[in-house]
Amino acid sequence: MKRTDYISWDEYFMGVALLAARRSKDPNTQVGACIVSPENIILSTGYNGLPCCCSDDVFPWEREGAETKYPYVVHAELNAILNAGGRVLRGARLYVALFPCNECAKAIIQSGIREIIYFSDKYAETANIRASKRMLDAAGVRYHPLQTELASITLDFRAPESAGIPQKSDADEK
Ligand SMILES: Nc1nc(=O)n([C@H]2C[C@H](O)[C@@H](COP(=O)(O)O)O2)cc1CO
Ligand SMILES: [Zn+2]
Repeated sequence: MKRTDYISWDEYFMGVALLAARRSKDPNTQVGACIVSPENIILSTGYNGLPCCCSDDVFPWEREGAETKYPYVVHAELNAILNAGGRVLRGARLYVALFPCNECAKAIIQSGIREIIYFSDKYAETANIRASKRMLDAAGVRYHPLQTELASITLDFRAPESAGIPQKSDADEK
């Protein structure tokens, strides 16, 4: 009999997006994104970070003050689109930890992504996100929050035998 507690496609791809977010150096908000083809093949991933050759240790990470991170950070969604390296994104789905901003919405629409599955919409009341939704609605790009019964997924980096997890071996079957 097959296992029944396997994760759904949506949980899998959002899991990949959330794992990508763990790469972010942003001290306040870590965002990850995962772009998936209609055949459920991962086309690209990305997270919010500085462009290539701009050092994480030199550029600012502040939210306020004379110098902030905002002019420099590449958003997770844009990084995922740019990381796709020419793959066809028409008809693809985007899994993202935070609802896309207006600038990313433009890139999402123009690249042909047709559906957004998001996790948080914590900036929903800002003009930026309202403009984003207005453009996505006009372009017919669907968006909805992730639907899941799962509260969390744990990744264990210890080998099963050393973590004390009971394993079925061939010998058990005989
Ligand atoms: N959809 C998004 N994707 C992103 O990658 N970001 C990034 C830009 C910043 O690095 C961080 C937001 O910082 P803060 O204002 O919450 O401290 O997340 C932000 C948004 C929000 O629209
Ligand atoms: Zn953005």
